[in-house]
Amino acid sequence: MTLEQAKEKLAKYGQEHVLKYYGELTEEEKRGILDQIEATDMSILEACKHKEDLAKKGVITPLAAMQLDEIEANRENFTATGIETIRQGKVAAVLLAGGMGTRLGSDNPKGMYNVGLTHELYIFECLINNLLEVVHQADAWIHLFVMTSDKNNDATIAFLQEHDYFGYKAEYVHFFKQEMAAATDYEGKIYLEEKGKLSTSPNGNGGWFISMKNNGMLDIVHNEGIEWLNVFAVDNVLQRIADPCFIGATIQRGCVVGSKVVRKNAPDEKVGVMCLEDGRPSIVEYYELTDELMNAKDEKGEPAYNYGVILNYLFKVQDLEKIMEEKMPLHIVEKKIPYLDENGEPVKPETPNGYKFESLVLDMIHQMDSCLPFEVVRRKEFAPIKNKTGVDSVESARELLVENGVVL
Ligand SMILES: CC(=O)N[C@H]1[C@@H](OP(=O)(O)O)O[C@H](CO)[C@@H](O)[C@@H]1O
Repeated sequence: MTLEQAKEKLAKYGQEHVLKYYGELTEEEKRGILDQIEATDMSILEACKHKEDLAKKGVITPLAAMQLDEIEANRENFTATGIETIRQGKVAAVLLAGGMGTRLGSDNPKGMYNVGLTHELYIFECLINNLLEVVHQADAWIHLFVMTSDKNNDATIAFLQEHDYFGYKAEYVHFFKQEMAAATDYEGKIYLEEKGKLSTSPNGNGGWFISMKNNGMLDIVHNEGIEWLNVFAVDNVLQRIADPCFIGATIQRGCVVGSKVVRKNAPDEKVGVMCLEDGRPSIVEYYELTDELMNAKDEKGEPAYNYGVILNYLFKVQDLEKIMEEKMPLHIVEKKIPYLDENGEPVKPETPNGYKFESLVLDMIHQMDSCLPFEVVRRKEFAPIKNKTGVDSVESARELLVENGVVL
């Protein structure tokens, strides 16, 4: 993009200020900021002007999950279907790993965090070990797509190569980067992180499929005949990936999405809840859950919205392709964003000072015609590492890993 074109785009969105220091930049920095301006979707910035409308939901009603007793009664049958589907090469896994270990006190990609005590055991390693169990069970390799971001792509690739992909077959591992979105102040003006750099952050986990497309991953999906994608988060070290029973249950129920869920352990647990919205499957994220929904009871007196998602979804590729062109809802999140003050000095704020714009994978569920919430045993499959200590932490995950026979 030329300087003229950049100015034109910026003027359209009232963002001319980001070129304030352009005259002081080196040729390389000039190229860098023009590229960034070209790549940034600025139309989304308008969203903060009508912020109140964004989180509006339709009519929410409960959605029953397939519960443990039903799953147990059909385990063999579901598993056989799942194994068969994996053997036919129709299932791949997608690891969402664009994030950093910042909250764990690390500057590395989150997956590089070592949870071991007497030996090294990295988050990536735990996940690959879990997937390898299915590879051995099915006696077939499963393609693993790894989504990184600008912030951690090179480090992630180097780390996994150095460790020989923890025993995974290199030809079956594919990396792609998620897109970045600009961060703004409360007036919707993009912050500068440096004189020649807009402040950006990964655009949320909802962009994963578009990013796969933009990075040529769908060619692999099509050439290999992959029909199902199991998307999962980097932070849950216990989850089963490409779980044959889950795959079989989703297929046998004729659903185009499966979503692993746990029974919530408290009404205010920080997990998205499965529900119907205007009669279609949907998820209300925890920070948008109203008190009314949180405390609603069913006719048996049980919590009506009792199933929380663990961020492990199985999507049918064909249906993902149908919704690809549809606009995803935007979520505006208040964050602490490092920026340059009026004098061009860098500031690291202590309190939130602006917005980041994200689309969320859970909104894709509502775009789909059917979804099977599939219950899993919390202590066997849900050990998310969000913090260093306390709830959902390195400490709590270690306890659960040991309980499940993993040597730390
Ligand atoms: C946008 C998104 O996918 N949010 C997920 C994700 O939330 P966090 O904010 O990363 O804790 O993980 C939760 C499970 O650990 C899940 O319940 C929730 O819905």
